[in-house]
Amino acid sequence: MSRRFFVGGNFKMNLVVNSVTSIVTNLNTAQLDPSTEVVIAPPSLYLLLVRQLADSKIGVAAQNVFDKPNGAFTGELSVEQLRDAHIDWTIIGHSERRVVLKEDDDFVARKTKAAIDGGLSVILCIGESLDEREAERTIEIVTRQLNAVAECLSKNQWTKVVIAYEPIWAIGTGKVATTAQAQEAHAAIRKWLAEKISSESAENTRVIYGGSVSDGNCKDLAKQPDVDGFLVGGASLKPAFVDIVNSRISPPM
Ligand SMILES: O=C(CO)COP(=O)(O)O
Repeated sequence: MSRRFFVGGNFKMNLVVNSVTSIVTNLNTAQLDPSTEVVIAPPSLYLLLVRQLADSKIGVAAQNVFDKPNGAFTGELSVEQLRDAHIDWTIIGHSERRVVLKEDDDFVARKTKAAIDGGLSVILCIGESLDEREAERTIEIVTRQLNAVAECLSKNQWTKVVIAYEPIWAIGTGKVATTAQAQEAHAAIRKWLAEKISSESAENTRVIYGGSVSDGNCKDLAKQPDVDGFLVGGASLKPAFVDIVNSRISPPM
């Protein structure tokens, strides 16, 4: 399989200078599976610090970016500003922004386009609520979220996107999707890529899982053929993150 395994750590609105420094310092010295791409997303206040502290093999992502190039947009960061700070990635469309900050599909799509046009790679988050899953609307919802982005991007830009399937009911709840639930959703997303974008993007675009990933459940999830990695919240703040990065290698005897 040609897709490189990807593990992202979304620190969300956690940590202060001391704790972010010790997490990054620990990651720098940890033995990380070199075949896994590791990207960490600290709060925006610490992006410069983390980029300076982190080993060059660790990527750094913003948790969000705005769709306009500059101007009177209090509190926002532009793609150019991230690039200027040597930040190569951004998360877009996290459910906490969709739900709490009322970001809709079109806004998420515009931001994804601005980010990729400006040279960033994007971790695009999609996923259904518990009500939607119970109504068996999972595929409909993620397809709607993806279609909005597909209207903005050209087909060859999908290789710059990592799709993070994060069922809202699994985020921060300790209620992880079963391996079968994750594989089913990921396979549907890959089918969507093949049908709507191209066979090349179905082959190369990574689809990662997020939602209560831990050192205890990551190995089984990582064995699923369409799970290309993880987006980790709570466990990315703990030593367990290293085990999740290394989920495809056996522990030393
Ligand atoms: O939202 C997430 C990653 O973006 C997942 O969070 P948890 O791993 O804390 O459930």
